[in-house]
Amino acid sequence: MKPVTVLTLRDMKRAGEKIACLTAYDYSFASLLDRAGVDLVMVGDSLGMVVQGHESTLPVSVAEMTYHNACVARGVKRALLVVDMPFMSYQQSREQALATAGRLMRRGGAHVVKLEGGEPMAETVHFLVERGVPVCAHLGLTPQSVHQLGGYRVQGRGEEAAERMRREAKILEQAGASLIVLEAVPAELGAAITQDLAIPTIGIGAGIDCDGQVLVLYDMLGIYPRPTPKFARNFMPGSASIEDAVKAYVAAVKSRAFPGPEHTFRQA
Ligand SMILES: Nc1nc(=O)c2c([nH]1)NC[C@@H]1CN(c3ccc(C(=O)N[C@@H](CCC(=O)O)C(=O)O)cc3)CN21
Ligand SMILES: CC(C)C(=O)C(=O)O
Ligand SMILES: [Mg+2]
Repeated sequence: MKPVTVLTLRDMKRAGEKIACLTAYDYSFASLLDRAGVDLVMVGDSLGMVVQGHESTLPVSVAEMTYHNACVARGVKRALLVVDMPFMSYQQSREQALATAGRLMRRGGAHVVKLEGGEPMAETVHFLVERGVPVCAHLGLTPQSVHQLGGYRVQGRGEEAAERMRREAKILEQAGASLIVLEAVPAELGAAITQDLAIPTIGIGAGIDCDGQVLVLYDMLGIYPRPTPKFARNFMPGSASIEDAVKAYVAAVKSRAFPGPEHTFRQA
């Protein structure tokens, strides 16, 4: 049972093996995901919505992310552990980002920190990477900007927006990002960015051609009480247990059975 690293994921991309990711927020689920073969466990700031019941991810604090990350870290033996830096814990300056990343890695046990944003974040990505902090970037629908985006909407539709996102993805890779999450973008754009980059892309509503897929755990278990995005699939029907559902998700990602056309946005 070799632990997954950022280099493993790069090799998986090169070999065409799909990367299966899910979010987790506590020890028991993290342990179950790790056993079920999930490659990458993400402690998402989505916890503000699915664990805390807020209307957005904005209220989540660094202390809360550190606490949940530490709980998850005790359950993860094999998977790569990625943590979200929450709203306004990294945007102020590269020094602020480094301090937040240090806390999440030292006290939370994260392997990689994730931040939202394109070209304006490239300098911060470079600053962290040069100081030994692996970074996952996040483009497309960036939920911390929900009030600027005017809601949870598909991003990168139209040639101009698509070209801009391709350019930003390349800039983030050049800045040293190890991974990039693409959220709610047309499948054509997810495919183009995946081809453009040597680092793996992890899609959530970004089409079948991304190097990996991620879902919010409670969406794929069908227990989030609010409406879920179109790209989410509930894996509980037909599964005998939660562990079975997670195994079915991993198998569906690896075999390219998920996402299907019904979970996919198109350019036109
Ligand atoms: N439970 C949960 N699951 C998530 O995936 C998730 C959260 N919460 N909270 C933070 C964001 C918000 N998410 C969302 C929500 C909706 C769409 C979405 O695509 N909504 C419409 C399309 C709207 C439009 O483009 O006009 C849809 O068809 O589903 C996408 C991402 C993803 N993230
Ligand atoms: C789903 C992933 C990409 C995320 O950012 C979150 O859960 O907060
Ligand atoms: Mg997030």
